[in-house]
Amino acid sequence: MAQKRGYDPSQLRKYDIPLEEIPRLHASDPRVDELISENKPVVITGTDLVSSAMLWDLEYLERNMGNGDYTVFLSRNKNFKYFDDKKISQVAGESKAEFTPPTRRVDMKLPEFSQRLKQWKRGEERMYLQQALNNTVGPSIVQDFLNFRWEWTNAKQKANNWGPLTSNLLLISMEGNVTPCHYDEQQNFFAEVRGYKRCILFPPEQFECFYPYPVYHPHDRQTQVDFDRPDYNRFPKFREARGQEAVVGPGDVLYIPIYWWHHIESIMRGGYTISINFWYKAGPTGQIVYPLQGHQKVAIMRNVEKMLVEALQDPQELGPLLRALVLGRYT
Ligand SMILES: CC1(C)c2ccccc2-c2ccc(C[C@@H](CC(=O)O)C(=O)C(=O)O)cc21
Ligand SMILES: [Zn+2]
Repeated sequence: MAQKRGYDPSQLRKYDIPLEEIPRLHASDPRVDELISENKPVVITGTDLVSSAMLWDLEYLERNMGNGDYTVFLSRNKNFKYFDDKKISQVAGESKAEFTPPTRRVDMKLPEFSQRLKQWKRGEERMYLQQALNNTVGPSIVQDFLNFRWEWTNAKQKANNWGPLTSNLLLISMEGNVTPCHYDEQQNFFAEVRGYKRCILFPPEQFECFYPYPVYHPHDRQTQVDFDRPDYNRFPKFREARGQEAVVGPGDVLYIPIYWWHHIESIMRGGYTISINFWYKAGPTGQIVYPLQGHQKVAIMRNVEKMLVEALQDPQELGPLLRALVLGRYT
């Protein structure tokens, strides 16, 4: 029944993708460590990782987040597609004009964000607050942050030989917002504080199903496929995508392994959501073992693209050269 889950399936968007369930295990279950060590996703319950933040809601944050400016992304539709504005200059000549960022970034005080969220009307720009948790966010928030269960996540970081924690993002999303499918080059403990987020993950081995933008493109690491209206003529292998799904709620931690594709949506009619992610750099490569794993081939392809763009200078020459290299020779 819906009460047990806290949401109703009608609050999840419909996609033409076969989905299986991501395992949901208690922190004390030894299979949790097995899955993390195998770079496989798992929803971990009962970690208390961010229990000190469970009292966070907009009112509490307004009172305690100080008067600082926070990064808010605005979008004319439900999608919040990451883009790297440092790469806009690299988009080849004429298409620079073509690249119109789908979202724009503004600085906003928290009371204003809270006000605009409460008064939001259909048709208005959607908002997504994304702010690195640091010492500018006010003393009691810093206290809550210091009271995260660091020994739990530090132990996982150590046991799996991950690199250093690079950042914790505080994420406050409006209901219905979608972060389109992309991968990150970091290990991620994704902690849900308030509301429900539906996450669809795909392993790096399915790289060929997602046709990511070129590495030099502002949308590097994002799929070109529109999940709502997939263009199967341009992206035929998208039909072969097979997803793993989890809906995370307050207190849940989803392990999103490095290089795994993930689509994340704040469920519709579920109110605003609050999440905190813990991004860790990859650990040292260590001994290379053959056959190579999917994520290692993704890293190799990224390096080849970067080297070729550097060598050719004009990204438009990259396609013809790669086709000359492969067609009729390696096909
Ligand atoms: C969409 C948004 C706000 C954004 C805009 C511009 C640049 C970066 C980002 C960015 C980065 C991370 C997230 C959190 C999460 C997705 C989610 O929870 O929605 C996720 O993908 C992860 O934790 O890896 C969300 C965003
Ligand atoms: Zn991500």
